[in-house]
Amino acid sequence: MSSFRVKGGLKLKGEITPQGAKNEALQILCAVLLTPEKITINKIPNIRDVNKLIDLLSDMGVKVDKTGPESYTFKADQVDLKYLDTEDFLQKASALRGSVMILGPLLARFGTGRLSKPGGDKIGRRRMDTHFTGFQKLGAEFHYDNKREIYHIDGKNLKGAYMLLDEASVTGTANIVMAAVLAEGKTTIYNAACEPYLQQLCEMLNRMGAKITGIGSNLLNIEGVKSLKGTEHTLLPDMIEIGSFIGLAAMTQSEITIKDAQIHRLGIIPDTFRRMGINLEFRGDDIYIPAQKHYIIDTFIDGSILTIADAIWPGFTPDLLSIVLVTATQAKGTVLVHQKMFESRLFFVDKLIDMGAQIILCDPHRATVIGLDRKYPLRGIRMTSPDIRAGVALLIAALSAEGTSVIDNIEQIDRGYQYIDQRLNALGADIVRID
Ligand SMILES: CC(=O)N[C@H]1[C@@H](OP(=O)(O)OP(=O)(O)OC[C@H]2O[C@@H](n3ccc(=O)[nH]c3=O)[C@H](O)[C@@H]2O)O[C@H](CO)[C@@H](O)[C@@H]1O
Ligand SMILES: C=C(OP(=O)(O)O)C(=O)O
Repeated sequence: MSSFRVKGGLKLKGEITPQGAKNEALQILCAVLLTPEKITINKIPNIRDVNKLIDLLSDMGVKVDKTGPESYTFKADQVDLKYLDTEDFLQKASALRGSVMILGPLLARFGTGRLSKPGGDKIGRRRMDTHFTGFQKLGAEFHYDNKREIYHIDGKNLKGAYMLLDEASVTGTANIVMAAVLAEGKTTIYNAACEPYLQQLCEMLNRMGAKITGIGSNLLNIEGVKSLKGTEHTLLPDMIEIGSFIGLAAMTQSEITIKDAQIHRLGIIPDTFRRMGINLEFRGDDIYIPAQKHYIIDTFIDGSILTIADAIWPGFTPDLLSIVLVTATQAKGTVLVHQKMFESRLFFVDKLIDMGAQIILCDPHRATVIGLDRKYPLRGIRMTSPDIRAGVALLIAALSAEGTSVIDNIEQIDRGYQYIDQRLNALGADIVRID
């Protein structure tokens, strides 16, 4: 288990370029299984989850070539289906959440898929019913081996169908779309998730020859095709990294420019940070955040306490609520952070309270943060990172705190943030990785 030793209280300054989006990468990488032709992907971040998925694809027989610092080609012309029955596969696949999205492509192209319970953050129940109900609607058979905790999905001749998803699951929608593109006839998916990750996936599939309409909405129509061809795809900048850098700049009174942010794809994210009183300036496609001594949390129009809650896209992504929460601790004003989707994602607030933050954890889903307006800086402490986004929230807290902090279990952070210590040190931070 590695740790970060972080010297707090330093102001950072400079430019930072966001990595390619982790959650988009996981979908796009799974889609390479849909064609025997070559697929080139650019802006692939060098992070644990993505690297694990690339290794898994390679173990499955996909030819993988690193063609540039952030570019790879993939050719799935000889997928080894027998490998799916090995313990090695089941173990490696369950090491990350994103691996679940190999099921849709495997089913579509080879009529069969296997998976052990996928990993990912332990942030509450993370059911997969939507994925399997969708596959069943396309005519696949689903079987769960309770003893070995393995999901089996089989179905040779998938047929397009109408489906109203029971929830707008991000990975569930991606999985069903990837199964439906090669099914016979028309599939309609209502209550589809429509995050930029999914828009990107659908656009890539269309370039491969798929026929998907309704991209960016919650109603997708898919006309099945017989086969798909190769393409080239470039990942969007990671919107969660961008939000994390905005929070970091505000907390540490730093002047930071986030380069090439593709602002028009960020949805409600910039305005949500603005409601927390953070000044953001759009300069072309860069986001400039000036050093700010004070930032004052807005209230609702009637003067009542602001609530920031997650919602499915185009609502505010749950993956940035931990960042909002930590950023509020040094703002002036009060905010209620309401994490509606996940049950155990706010449990890191005890660490912030230990550091001196004023937070009331109302229940597992809601925390009220009373901003200190920098009257009392947070204190450096030793803490453990429970999940990827809480990990970065704690890193931001440590960078703003008085004294030195140690953050253990930074493998969680490495899951989703590329060279974060080196990139922040280049802006003037003092983060030491202890292995
Ligand atoms: C690898 C990947 O891409 N992971 C992301 C993906 O996870 P993932 O695809 O696993 O998450 P889902 O979208 O399936 O669901 C997230 C949570 O929200 C709940 N839910 C979802 C939709 C809905 O309409 N109502 C509802 O309550 C689900 O029950 C679940 O608890 O999407 C999540 C939600 O944006 C993000 O936090 C994860 O970072
Ligand atoms: C929860 C997340 O990741 P995963 O779904 O991979 O656990 C996340 O990216 O914030």
